[in-house]
Amino acid sequence: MSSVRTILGVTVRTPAKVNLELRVGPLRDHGYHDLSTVFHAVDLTDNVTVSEAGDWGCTVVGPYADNVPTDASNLAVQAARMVYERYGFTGTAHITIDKSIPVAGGMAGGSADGAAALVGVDALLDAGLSKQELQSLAAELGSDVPFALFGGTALGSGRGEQLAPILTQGRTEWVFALRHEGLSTPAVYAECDRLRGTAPVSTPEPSQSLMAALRAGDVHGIARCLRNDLQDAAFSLMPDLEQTLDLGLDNGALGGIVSGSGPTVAFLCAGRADALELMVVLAASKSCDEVVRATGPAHGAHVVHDVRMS
Ligand SMILES: C[C@@](CO)(OP(=O)(O)O)[C@H](O)COP(=O)(O)OP(=O)(O)OC[C@H]1O[C@@H](n2ccc(N)nc2=O)[C@H](O)[C@@H]1O
Ligand SMILES: Nc1ncnc2c1ncn2[C@@H]1O[C@H](COP(=O)(O)OP(=O)(O)O)[C@@H](O)[C@H]1O
Repeated sequence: MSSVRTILGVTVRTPAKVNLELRVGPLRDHGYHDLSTVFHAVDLTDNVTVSEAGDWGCTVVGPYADNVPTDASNLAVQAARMVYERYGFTGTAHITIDKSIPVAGGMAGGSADGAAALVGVDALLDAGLSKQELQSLAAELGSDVPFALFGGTALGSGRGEQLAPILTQGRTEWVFALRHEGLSTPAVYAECDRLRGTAPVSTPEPSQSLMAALRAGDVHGIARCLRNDLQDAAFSLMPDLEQTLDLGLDNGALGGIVSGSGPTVAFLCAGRADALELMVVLAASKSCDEVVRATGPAHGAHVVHDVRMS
């Protein structure tokens, strides 16, 4: 009888995010700023496959593969190793990332892959980790990682890792104006501090108008409430972004905002037709390197294939 070695692999789909609101409070002694943020997951996704392997390894494929590290600094590798080590599993795994989330764009693609690897390893090893255990490992990996597990729309506080779900109705239509050159998250926070100087910074609180608009599915209301306290810092480091934002607002977007620490500029549109028209204008303008469309809210990291490869 021929014996065929079966390799187990689990594929997890994981979403990008846009911060509908990002209020940045004071810098604390631990090096992070207090935040009040409304995370919104969109269906621009990476697929992360975790497979049994003889050694640790990572392969990245897809449109944005070039800018992603494949060594131990990759957040998905860190996440996978963390589960093996913390829970005493022997063995090693190979991570394959099919990357469709822009890199260093303020859309938390690395965090999304970290969350996906946690879910993938949990399934592969049949580890049975609770939601709380996964959330706690995620928070150790990075401030944005817990939200990628959560998905949907959620209020983030602390450094962004403490989450509460927000009730929403309806769907959102987005156009994202991308840049090939990324912005470093720590550099943007540091620029925000520099611009603020010594002025006192108040404790950040969520906007009740945004909560009401989300509850009602009022896309015009959501558009009016978009706010990002890191936007001026992103403009300061990459001044062209302001023109990209103005161009979108002049061409049919209901609202626009720099996504997280940038440099992606996110435009909220009334519907699909408006989104497609805006994509054409932005692509023709050369005020960005690439334009993509997505809708929200999207699911958090979840298993899409339980693959058996022989
Ligand atoms: C700005 C945001 C908005 O959602 O997203 P991105 O634009 O990066 O996607 C996040 O706050 C990014 O979260 P994340 O990318 O997970 O950051 P971490 O790895 O935890 O921290 C990287 C660095 O960012 C700064 N940082 C991060 C979070 C926070 N609340 N205050 C901070 O000052 C710190 O300098 C920290 O060393
Ligand atoms: N799996 C990953 N995917 C993308 N970037 C990663 C990954 N793991 C580590 N990184 C590093 O994280 C940095 C930030 O990437 P990313 O999470 O895409 O952006 P942002 O922090 O702007 O949301 C990248 O420049 C890269 O060096």
